[in-house]
Parts: sequence; structure tokens; C-alpha cells
Amino acid sequence: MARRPLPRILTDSAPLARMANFASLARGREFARTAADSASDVFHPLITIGRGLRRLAVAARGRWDATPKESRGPLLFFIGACVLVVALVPYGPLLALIAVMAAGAWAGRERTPVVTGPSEAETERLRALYEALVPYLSAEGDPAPLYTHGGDWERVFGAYAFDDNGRLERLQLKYPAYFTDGEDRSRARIEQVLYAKAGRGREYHFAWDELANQLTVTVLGALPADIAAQRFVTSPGETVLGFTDPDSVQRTLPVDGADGTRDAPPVVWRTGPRSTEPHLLALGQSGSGTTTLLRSIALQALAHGDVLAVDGTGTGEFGCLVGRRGVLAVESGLAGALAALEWASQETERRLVAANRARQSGRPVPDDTRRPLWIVVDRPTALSHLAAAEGRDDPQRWLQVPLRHGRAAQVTVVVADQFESADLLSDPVRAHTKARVVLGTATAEEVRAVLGAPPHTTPTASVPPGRGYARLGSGPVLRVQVPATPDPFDDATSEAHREAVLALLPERTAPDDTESLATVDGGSAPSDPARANGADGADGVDEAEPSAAEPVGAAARVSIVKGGDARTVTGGSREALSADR
Ligand SMILES: Nc1ncnc2c1ncn2[C@@H]1O[C@H](COP(=O)(O)OP(=O)(O)OP(=O)(O)O)[C@@H](O)[C@H]1O
Repeated sequence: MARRPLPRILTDSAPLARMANFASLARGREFARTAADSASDVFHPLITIGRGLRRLAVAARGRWDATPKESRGPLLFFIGACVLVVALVPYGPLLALIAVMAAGAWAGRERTPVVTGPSEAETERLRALYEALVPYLSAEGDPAPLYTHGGDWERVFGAYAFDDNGRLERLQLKYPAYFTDGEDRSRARIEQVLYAKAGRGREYHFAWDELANQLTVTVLGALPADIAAQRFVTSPGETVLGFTDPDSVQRTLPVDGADGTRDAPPVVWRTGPRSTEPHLLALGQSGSGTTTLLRSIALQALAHGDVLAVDGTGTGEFGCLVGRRGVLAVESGLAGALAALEWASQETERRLVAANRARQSGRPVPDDTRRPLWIVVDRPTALSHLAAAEGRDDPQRWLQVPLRHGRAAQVTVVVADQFESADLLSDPVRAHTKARVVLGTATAEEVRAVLGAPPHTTPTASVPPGRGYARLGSGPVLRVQVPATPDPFDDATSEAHREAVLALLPERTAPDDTESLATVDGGSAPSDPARANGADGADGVDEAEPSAAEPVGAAARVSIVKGGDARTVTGGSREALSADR
């Protein structure tokens, strides 16, 4: 009987053999790879030296080729002499061999290639920026346009830098000479394009070099906001409005910040008879920090002068000043504000007359006309509005004389208000406040409207309180961060800030209850007539009559503390104030 053949799969050993072959092949490859790795580890120094010797040989060959024919003879002779010397000195050949090996190892070391030029993504950004500028920086009929669609961006972007996240940090670009770089509108258009294309939300500085037709855009870091109220090292007549960029001002002041003491560049405002901007106006949105700026100025002013504060917000923002030496009054009601400002106006006139008389009679100007008087008015337009509703005098009317003649009489006016109410500011306030500050979020047009010049940086959409721009007279527009000077009586104020502000307050000259007298609602509390005293001790003073509590703006009393002595007069009694002069 014939035997049946087994199935082919059981007899044919080819697949199994193939599998066995694959396995041995894979093993062999693995072995070869391991051997190669080990060999390359072992022979790595030799490989490096070999590579270095090859590079040296190539370099020597290049050098030899570059050597003029007539110099080759002497060079050969020199090399031969060197070889002879080496051969003759003891251990010369060995040392020479070691030197050659070392040179080979040095020349053959692996060098990480230096990446130059922008990455692909960065190149794409630069190209997009270039294309976006084409419509604004090209003109029909230009035979050799710097900017054309699909043109060479490397021709115009002289320098650029990106941060670690690939965002543009600095860009220097050339623009055609016919571009109207002297016109603010033309500049603003370019700045807007760059701002949009380089990434919104950051603050950019634009430096226009009109001579070289070159614009440099730099991303600005945020101004440090860790400087709080403190005693600044300044001379009398100097007030620190805030701190700015280091290259914007030439001076620095030692300040205590979050990381200890450091030098910071201040924006210093000079007041007094020689000041060209003797009065200041600060504007901003609600919550931008204008009241804080006034508080900071008042605290600095108290170091060398007297302060009269009028708080149009009626929220007691200057309550911490009440009863302190040098604080003449803190008013938050309409009647009180009117009386206090009228007094300030008449005091300015008195100082001028006294100084004039002294000069005419050849005597020195009396001391009581030389002590600086600061009139600090927060939101006067709120009081103006109230006054109009009640058919009374506009309190701003009484600022006219101090604003016009204050400089000669050592009287400084500081006004703060909100953008929305700026229209209600009187003409003298607008005309005589040459030192200007804009705080908080503001468009370039708003900054320009207040400061008279546009900012050289792109205002960002959100800024911390106290951040803005300052301009003194016709000087440059400076970025500024006001020192944190919060109301120490505000529950939200941190302990450190509260202590910093309280430490700057002059000593108390009146008992604590004065605080509730003048700041809360125009002073409804009775005061102690025994404390009532004139500035010179002999002035006429009305005895205060206790009155019923009245709403803000209907105040009937004024509390004035002059030269450290308390004086209380009825708000409606202007005669009493006049008599006091
Ligand atoms: N320079 C600053 N540093 C830190 N915080 C500040 C600064 N300026 C203001 N603030 C804080 O911002 C808030 C608003 O400040 P502030 O009252 O001075 O603003 P404002 O412009 O007067 O607003 P409003 O008129 O609505 O009172 C407060 O909590 C204040 O402490």
C-alpha cells in the first residue's frame, strides 16, 4: 500500500528555515550594532584625532596654495629647520608627536553648529510684518521701492530679536525718505500696524530716527509696582510723581522695594517761584489711582509746607490728614470746600500784597508768605455740579487766583478728576496746570488730549492702578507708576502699606475726633471752641455752633487747622475767614 504523503506544510522546512534565518539575521544585526557602538566608543579619541589631522592637513594645504611661489622656498627651509631642531633636542620627536596629536584632537572636536538667523516661524512673522507695512510705506512711481508685495524683507529689517516664545522683542526697520515721519497721524498708522502684527497686549516703544529714516520698536517691560509711599530723597520744592523707565530720566533715587533698597528713576516735579509748571492736573478713569496720586503728593508736600485738601468725592479719602501738623483743612462738603477755597484765594492775594509791600520798603519777604501752601482738590467737577444744582458759586472759581498768581506766592494747586468730567473743568484750571498726568486705561487720543503730545508707547488694554503717563510742560511724555499710597483707614489696605503711609504723616496737633469732623460729610460734629485759634494766635475766629447732621454738599462748617493750631469757623461765614487774614 502506497504511503500517503504528509501535508506540504509539515514536510516543507523552507518557512521554518526562513524564520530561523530571520532570527539569526536580526541577532547578527543586533550584534553588529553593539560591536559598532562599542568600537566607536573605544576608537572615539582616535576618530576625533584622525578627523582633526585631516582638517589640519586641509588647512595646511589651503595655506600652502595661498602662499606666493617666491615665499614657498623660505617657508620650506623654515619648516625643515624646525624639524631638524625637533629631531635633535632630547625627546623632541616624542614631544612633537604629542603636540600633533593634541592639535589633531582639538581641531577634530565636535562643534555644535551655531544656529543663525530666524527660525521658520520667525521668518514667517517677519514676512507677514513686511507685507502688512507695504500699503503704508510704498508709493506709486517709486523706481526702487523698499516695500513691495513679495519683496525682500531682509533689506529693510536691519535687526530683530525674538523672545523664548518666538514673540518679537525688538525690530529695527528702514523706511523710504518720502514717508511723512514728521506727522503724528502717519506715525500712528505704522505704530498701530506693528502693534497688531507683533502681538497685542504688550507695551511697545517706538523710536523714530528721522535723520536715518529708521524706526526701532522695542517691547517694554512693565514698570515695577512695588514702590510704596516712603520718604524720598528730594530737595524742598521737588515732588516725586512716580517712577519711570531708566533711560527716560537722568536721575535715580534710592527707594525701598520688594527686594530691598535699589536705585529707581523718578519723575520729579519742581514747584515754587522758578517752576515753569507750578500747578498739576491729573486725569483718569474711575479707580485709576488719581486720588492716590494726590495723597502721595500731599504727604510729600507736608514735609515742607501746608496742605488744604478738598475731596469732591465725599468719601473721606484724605481722612488720614485731618488733625496733622501742616494740614489746614480737609473738606468734602460743598459749603466747606467753598469757604476753604475762598480762603485760599484770599490767602494768595494776601501773600502777594505782603511780599510786594516788603519789596517796596526794602525789607525781606515775611516768613508767613514763604511757607509753601498746597491746594489739593480731588474731583472739583463733582462739587461744581452740586453747586450748579444748588444755585451756588462754582468752587473752581476760587482756584483762579491761586492758579494765576500762586507761583509767585508759593501756592501750588493740584487737581485730579475723571475723563468723563474733564469738560466741566474751568478754563483757568485747564490753562494753568502745565504739569499733567494721565492714569489708567486711556487711548492714545485721550493721552494726547491731556498731555498735548502722544505717548511714544502703545497704551495697553489693562494697566494696574497708578500706571500712566506724565508730562511736565513741554517735556517728553514719560511712563509713570505712582507709589502705592492707599488710604490707611481703608479696610482693604495691607498692613505694610498702612504703616508706610502712617509713618509719613506729621504728628497730630488735634484730638482724633477732628477726623470725623471735616471729612465725612462736611463736618456736622460740634468742635471744641477752646481749640479755635488763629494762624497768628490773634486772628478773629467764629465760635462754632453745633449743628444737625447734613448731607454731603450741604455742610455748614469748615474746620481749618493752620500752622498746626485748630481753627473752626462756620462754612457760610466768609467774613470770618476774611477777617482772619
Ligand atoms: N499707585 C498705586 N499702587 C497700588 N495701588 C493703587 C495705586 N493707585 C491706586 N491704587 C489702588 O487702586 C484703587 C483705586 O485707587 P484711587 O481711589 O486712588 O483711584 P481713583 O482714580 O481716585 O478712583 P475713584 O475716583 O473711583 O476713587 C485703590 O484700592 C488704591 O489702593
